[in-house]
Amino acid sequence: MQNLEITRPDDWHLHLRDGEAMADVARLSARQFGRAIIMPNLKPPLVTTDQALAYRDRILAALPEGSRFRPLMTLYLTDKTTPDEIAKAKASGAVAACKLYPAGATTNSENGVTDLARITPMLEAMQREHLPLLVHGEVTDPDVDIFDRELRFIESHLQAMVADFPELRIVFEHVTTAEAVDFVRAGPSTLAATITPHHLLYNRNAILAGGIRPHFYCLPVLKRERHRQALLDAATSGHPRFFLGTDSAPHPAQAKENACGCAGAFSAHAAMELYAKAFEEAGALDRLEAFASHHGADFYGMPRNLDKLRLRRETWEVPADYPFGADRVVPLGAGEPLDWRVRD
Ligand SMILES: NC(=O)N[C@@H](CC(=O)O)C(=O)O
Ligand SMILES: [Zn+2]
Ligand SMILES: [Zn+2]
Repeated sequence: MQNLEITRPDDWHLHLRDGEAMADVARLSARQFGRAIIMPNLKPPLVTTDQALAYRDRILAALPEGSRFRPLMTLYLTDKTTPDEIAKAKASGAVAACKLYPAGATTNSENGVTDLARITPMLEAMQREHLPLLVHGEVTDPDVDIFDRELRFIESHLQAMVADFPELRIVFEHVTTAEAVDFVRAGPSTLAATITPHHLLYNRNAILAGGIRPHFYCLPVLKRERHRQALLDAATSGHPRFFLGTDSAPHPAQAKENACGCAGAFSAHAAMELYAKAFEEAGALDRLEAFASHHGADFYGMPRNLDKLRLRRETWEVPADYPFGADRVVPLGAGEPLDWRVRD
């Protein structure tokens, strides 16, 4: 196969950051995707509808002229979020979901929820307003091994949340383990998961074997090969509750190439090319469109895109870095060849 034409995909988990660096990464996502769910973990985080709407305006202003890319905004839940704010978010028409970060679980999550028991009124409000909940599903207990934090979150929190809020749509973001895949498969129609390109393409050896490679460090951290295989099976299975979410999370190169490097992998430079690689290696290129362009829109209850995205078979090398405001960002797979390329 030399050409691939699919319904234009959407990215259901994306970090665009803010300020002058935003335009550099937003244009790369806007080239490929019709819409994206934009994460609210800015500094300070987007905790009100007004903040989310103002950020939306900044994103639209940063996009290239004529771009039809539509940012779908999210609200960052804290201990203090009110049911009123959730109703306001829904009424705005621009906020598509609320995001739960357990406090301390990941980049810019310090203001997240400290005790899940506190957010019951918010989850009730979201259920009432038909606003989906997006979850960074890891416990933060320092006594829990970092490789076990996702599984522990399922057992300690997610299981109960799914049972207690049967009408609430929940997206288990960036799943990384076989147990998470099994949990979603066995769950109700209100439970879905996003899967990143890096968790489909790499296992934890990428971070640690033959030298420490900070650009592969993200949260939840890459796992063993058996987990990667389970994610690949889920993504290529055609199951409608698994869909594309890149979690493209750019950081300045020096913030990652550091004695205490931060978490996040940048993939917006070649998101669809990376997913195409993973699907082709699994012999499932014919399943890419459903995963990338159908399942997410269907789950969110939004129309599928009407236009197309074309990729052609062409070998090219991922550049060593991309501009990122006054800094540079090192992309996933820097210096490695890719066999597919998005056509403009
Ligand atoms: N995934 C990451 O490792 N980092 C994300 C936050 C997140 O999605 O957890 C970031 O904002 O940098
Ligand atoms: Zn996360
Ligand atoms: Zn993320």
